[in-house]
Amino acid sequence: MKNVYKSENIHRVLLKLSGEVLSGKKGIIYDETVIDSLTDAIITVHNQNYELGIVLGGGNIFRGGSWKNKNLNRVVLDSIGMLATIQNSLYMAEILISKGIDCAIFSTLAVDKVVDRYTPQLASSALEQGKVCFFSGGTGNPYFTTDTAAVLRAVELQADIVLKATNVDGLYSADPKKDKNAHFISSASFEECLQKRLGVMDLTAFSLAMDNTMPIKIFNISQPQMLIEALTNAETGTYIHP
Ligand SMILES: Nc1ncnc2c1ncn2[C@@H]1O[C@H](COP(=O)(O)OP(=O)(O)OP(=O)(O)O)[C@@H](O)[C@H]1O
Ligand SMILES: O=c1ccn([C@@H]2O[C@H](COP(=O)(O)O)[C@@H](O)[C@H]2O)c(=O)[nH]1
Repeated sequence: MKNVYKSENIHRVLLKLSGEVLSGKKGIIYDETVIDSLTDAIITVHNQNYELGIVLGGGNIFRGGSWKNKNLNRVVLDSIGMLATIQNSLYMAEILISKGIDCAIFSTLAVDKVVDRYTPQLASSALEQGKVCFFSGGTGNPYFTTDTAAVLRAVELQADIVLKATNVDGLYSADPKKDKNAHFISSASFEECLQKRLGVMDLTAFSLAMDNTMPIKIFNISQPQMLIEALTNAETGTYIHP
């Protein structure tokens, strides 16, 4: 059944981590304690032989679309946001490398002295070699988000699932931070999410996933050990299916 999460079918995983997760509760760019636990959680997944690609957001450094000064050029602001995702990927990969994990960092934007340019062929081969791969620079285009970049990379690299790590337990009937009557939804179809405009992910990301039958699992990363839990336990988080 396509609407039931089956962990045994999962091998190649695309993890989307919001940039803000890296800040922890301190509101600084990088909370070392949080990043230490997050990288340990990533290593646990890696050690269980999953192929792991990671798209990091940039919200701990800069978000173009919500920048307060609307007189500035959105395209430039979005470039700053995309560059922020490269910085986050470099930092997270460096911590993983210091813990003995082989990583590859790719970027959709040319920053050639710093990271390799993304191509699906290079990325797929690095995943097959067991490297933890970071896909930075978002989609490489303004007016998009890293949620959409995560789904795009997952589709292109034929991942089995997008795991979206966030700060709520999964999908709710309304934003749980704004509506105290919002109830948790354990599984939903893409159509339902789009029709009801459920805002845990942007609609572009949802529709790209729907058009390409790419399932998504949304889960809470406030406790980093939930990462392996979300992968292996059907009951954890929300499964969004075709
Ligand atoms: N129906 C909904 N179910 C669950 N969360 C929702 C819903 N609608 C809105 N949200 C909000 O979506 C947020 C999760 O999205 P996400 O983790 O992408 O945050 P973000 O601030 O957009 O980060 P980033 O853009 O860096 O990925 C939650 O904090 C929650 O408040
Ligand atoms: O494809 C993309 C992805 C991101 N951006 C810009 O980067 C920031 C940070 O990404 P988040 O997904 O919000 O964490 C985003 O606000 C955009 O300004 C982009 O332009 N294109």
